[in-house]
Amino acid sequence: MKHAFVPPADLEPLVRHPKATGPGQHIGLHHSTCFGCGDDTPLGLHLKVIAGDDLSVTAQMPVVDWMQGGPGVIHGGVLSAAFDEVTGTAPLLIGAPVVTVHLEVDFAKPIPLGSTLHFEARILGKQGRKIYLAASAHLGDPEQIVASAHALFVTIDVQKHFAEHYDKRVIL
Ligand SMILES: CCCCCCCCCC(=O)SCCNC(=O)CCNC(=O)[C@H](O)C(C)(C)COP(=O)(O)OP(=O)(O)OC[C@H]1O[C@@H](n2cnc3c(N)ncnc32)[C@H](O)[C@@H]1OP(=O)(O)O
Repeated sequence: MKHAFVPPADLEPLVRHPKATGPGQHIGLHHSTCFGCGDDTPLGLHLKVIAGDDLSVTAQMPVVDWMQGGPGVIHGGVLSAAFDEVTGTAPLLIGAPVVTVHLEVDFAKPIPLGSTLHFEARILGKQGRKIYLAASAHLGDPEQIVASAHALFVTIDVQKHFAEHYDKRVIL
């Protein structure tokens, strides 16, 4: 797998927050109409991100017909959105709400409709407010990676960050 993104070598190590979601447990929705994780969005990804026992998370996503890009295979933007959600949820394990500032996806193999993607993402470390993550996806055989990603998130004050837009939120 080729990567253009090179995380800094001098990242600060991190530990799980004492109140982080326990291993094997679903990390709760960030809100119910989020395109990535919300239960109430008719065309959302409906991802359920599961905490690992360290600084990692996993998730599964059936590749359904509306996700089609090139005939018979997933659209790259849908796959990128899934990586965004899975990597963006992981920093909650260290108690850090974040937003994406950079996401890079390596598309290694075509991903057929009807398959199920298995995602794994892990926190690599931080530098100030910047949190670096790596992620990968396979279709059932962990030795056969079909896509991978690197992401950079920045911690935010949630209330301040969304204050200007909160009144325009959609409730379905
Ligand atoms: C909350 C629970 C989350 C659950 C899962 C969610 C998954 C989905 C996540 C998303 O899709 S979020 C939506 C897409 N992202 C955004 O809308 C973010 C838009 N960007 C911003 O609002 C601002 O850029 C941001 C608040 C993130 C940062 O602005 P600030 O003024 O607070 O900070 P600053 O610009 O100084 O950046 C902080 C650090 O990040 C670095 N940085 C910012 N953007 C960067 C970039 N694009 N690439 C590399 N580094 C970047 C910046 O250089 C700096 O590094 P240093 O501290 O070392 O100086």
